[in-house]
Amino acid sequence: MTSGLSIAGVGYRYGPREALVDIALEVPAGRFCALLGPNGAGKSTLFALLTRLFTTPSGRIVVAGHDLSQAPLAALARMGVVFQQPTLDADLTVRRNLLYFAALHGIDGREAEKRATEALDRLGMAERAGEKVRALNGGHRRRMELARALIHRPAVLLLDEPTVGLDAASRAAITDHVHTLAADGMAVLWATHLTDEVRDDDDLAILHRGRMLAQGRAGDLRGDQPLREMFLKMTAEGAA
Ligand SMILES: Nc1ncnc2c1ncn2[C@@H]1O[C@H](COP(=O)(O)OP(=O)(O)OP(=O)(O)O)[C@@H](O)[C@H]1O
Repeated sequence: MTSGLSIAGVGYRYGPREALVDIALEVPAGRFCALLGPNGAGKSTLFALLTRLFTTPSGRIVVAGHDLSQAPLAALARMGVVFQQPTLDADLTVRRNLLYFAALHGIDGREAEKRATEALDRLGMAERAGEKVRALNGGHRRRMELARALIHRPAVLLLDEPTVGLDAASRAAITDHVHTLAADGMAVLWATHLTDEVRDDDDLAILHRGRMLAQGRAGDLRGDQPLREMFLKMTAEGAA
């Protein structure tokens, strides 16, 4: 039983096309795990399985001790997700969006107000609480997506390419913040195709054409070569 995320023997196919084959991954509480894969590796399919958009015909997914197929509500209640696509209502204010998502998790009244204020403070967004999401720049919208995903205090945080379209400063702010969340005890799975988002101390899982090619501490896996070089070699056409 783990308080983080545990994936074992998970597979998925779209008709005859195998999108994921026998995937196993452990993300313990307090760890940041980068799921690195080129386009088409299967990252989005894995996220669809983790969030129960799809159900897996094989294998087991456990979120904070809850089996996703046997106890989906308990498992999903312990999970926060930052999707690739925006999930905020652009016509509502920043604060109203957070209160709305809190209500979806059964949190309302003073507790919801408190959590929204906390989330906005933590992400440096307090003075924007009354603005409509439509008025925010891309970096602030991403921070809001993150605040939304954290409102119910999940044990496991999933992020699907959360820095797409952001400038360097916004990318760094989000990446740093999520590392802090992991250091504070959350289990984080961060899907990306960008090697420069991975730190040596992170756990790293490399996914390519639906298979796990390598797993371990990022610094150990790359050895003396830059991660980018190793990743490109490993996932080059014809490789593996
Ligand atoms: N609805 C679908 N029908 C058939 N094949 C699909 C479908 N969705 C994805 N695939 C295929 O499954 C494989 C994995 O796709 P997936 O979208 O999970 O990869 P990804 O790593 O998220 O890539 P990207 O970064 O481009 O989103 C790819 O070969 C893709 O073409």
